[in-house]
Amino acid sequence: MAVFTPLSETQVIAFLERFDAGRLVALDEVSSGTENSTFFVTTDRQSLVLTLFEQGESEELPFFVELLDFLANHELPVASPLHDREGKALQTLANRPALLFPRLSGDHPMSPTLAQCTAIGQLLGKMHDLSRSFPGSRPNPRDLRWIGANHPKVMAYLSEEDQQLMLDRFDSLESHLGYSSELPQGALHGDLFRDNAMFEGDRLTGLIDFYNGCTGDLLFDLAILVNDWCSDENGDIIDARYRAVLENYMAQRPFSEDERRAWPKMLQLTALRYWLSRLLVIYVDPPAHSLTPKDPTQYRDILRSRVERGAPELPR
Ligand SMILES: Nc1ncnc2c1ncn2[C@@H]1O[C@H](COP(=O)(O)OP(=O)(O)O)[C@@H](O)[C@H]1O
Ligand SMILES: N[C@@H](CCOP(=O)(O)O)C(=O)O
Repeated sequence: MAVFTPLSETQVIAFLERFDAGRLVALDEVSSGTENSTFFVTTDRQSLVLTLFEQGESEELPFFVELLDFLANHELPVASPLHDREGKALQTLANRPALLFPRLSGDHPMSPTLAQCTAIGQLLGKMHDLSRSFPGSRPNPRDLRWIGANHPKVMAYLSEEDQQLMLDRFDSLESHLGYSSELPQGALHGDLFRDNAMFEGDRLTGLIDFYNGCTGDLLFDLAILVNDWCSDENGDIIDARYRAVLENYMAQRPFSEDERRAWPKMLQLTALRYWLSRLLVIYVDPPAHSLTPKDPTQYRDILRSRVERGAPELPR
């Protein structure tokens, strides 16, 4: 179940009149979404995606639109929202905030090839190089402070061994990374998992789902990507993918010495962030809609692997 607010064709025909986007040919509900209501909208001119926001994050939406407009204006392949005849992107439909996007072609790279890892590394490096001059600001909502405030809520649901792992890691990250960062800053995607990228074969058609977008340590974004794209089923690094992502990222945005030192801890921090967010979804704050929750133990294992087996140094 992924459409929480159904729409009729009549509603969508009237909605499309606000844009210069053509006339409705087909309206289909998208079943794979997890948080918002998503529809594929085909007009006589183009393929579009209509998203209705269900989670009450509407005050954040102007930031996401500003970031997507910025990246699209710099010709990065992102699905950035269409603007209506008055120049407005953010709409209201069925009493929900709504955005209309171009539909990117292709599929999510669930088992990425080295060419796909090369392409995503290159694109994130290019995006970060540009996003250092992005003027907007939205502090990272899933940083170490957030982990500190939220990890006590899940302790009761963990085995003794997992409690120890979580507490030890939080303490270690707090003392090594701390709360004020000297690392290069900019705008982040904030959730660049494989299911937020689209490929046709080895060609990257674009990025979607910027709703974790924020500003902060660029390295945080890269570590999220590496943990998802470059880990095997035990949580260990897949070396060839790791090198393909990082070497191509670095060709666009070289690393600072501070980033090189922080890297092993940043991989741990982002693994802990997803272990915790997945636990919170299951035990503390389940969504109103029934969903198949993502497995927290996958990120516990990634964290354990980064602690016990580390990761190769960033390439030079
Ligand atoms: N611009 C787009 N182009 C192509 N497919 C898209 C686009 N936006 C969303 N989708 C598809 O719809 C699915 C659900 O969208 P998403 O915004 O990720 O919803 P949710 O936040 O509810 O998970 C995505 O996994 C993707 O397959
Ligand atoms: N990609 C995430 C889902 C989105 O994370 P959230 O913190 O915004 O809920 C995952 O795989 O857990």
